[in-house]
Amino acid sequence: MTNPDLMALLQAHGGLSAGLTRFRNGLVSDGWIEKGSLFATPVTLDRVAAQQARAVAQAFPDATLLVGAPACGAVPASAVARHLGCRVAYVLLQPEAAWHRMNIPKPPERVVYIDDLICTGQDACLALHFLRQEGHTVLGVSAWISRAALSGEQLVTLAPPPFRLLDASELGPDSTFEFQDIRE
Ligand SMILES: O=C(O)c1cc(=O)[nH]c(=O)n1[C@@H]1O[C@H](COP(=O)(O)O)[C@@H](O)[C@H]1O
Repeated sequence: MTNPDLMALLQAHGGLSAGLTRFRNGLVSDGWIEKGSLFATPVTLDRVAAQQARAVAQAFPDATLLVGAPACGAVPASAVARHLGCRVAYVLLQPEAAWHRMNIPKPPERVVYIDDLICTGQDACLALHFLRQEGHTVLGVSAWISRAALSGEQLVTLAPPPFRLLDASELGPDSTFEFQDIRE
């Protein structure tokens, strides 16, 4: 079966909403992605996982462990690991970074951190810091799309962000938000 790429799937499943958007974290954008449009149907999500698995295999052929953070990173991490036949572990980020007890990997593993959508990059940075503190080698990060650059890290994405963040100077006094309180 052919694997339609991420953007085509988001488009086909109504996951791309153009329009002035205020995120829950205060950032403003000219649109937003509803990833739930893909998460809701595991068969569809798996097509993205196949694409992400190919990207991980190409960029990080020596990876021994994939890591994702609940809630939204753990699902793709597991799906990608299934395609690659490798192991997976989950890092909890709240109230502080820690392994989920299901798998506490013994260092040193060569780890790729897996995510869906990275916005500010705060969670990814927390997770990478934890992984290094735990004695693992972080090879890099694989995400569907990232709005943040994650400086100093090898970040591999499936597509560039379809919407851009706007700064205050780009908003007029009468700007009206089409979407409010959004968490991608
Ligand atoms: O995992 C989450 O809690 C989560 C829920 C949600 O509704 N939206 C969402 O983006 N996330 C996660 O939050 C992280 C992105 O937030 P930043 O830390 O701002 O980059 C990613 O790990 C997402 O998977």
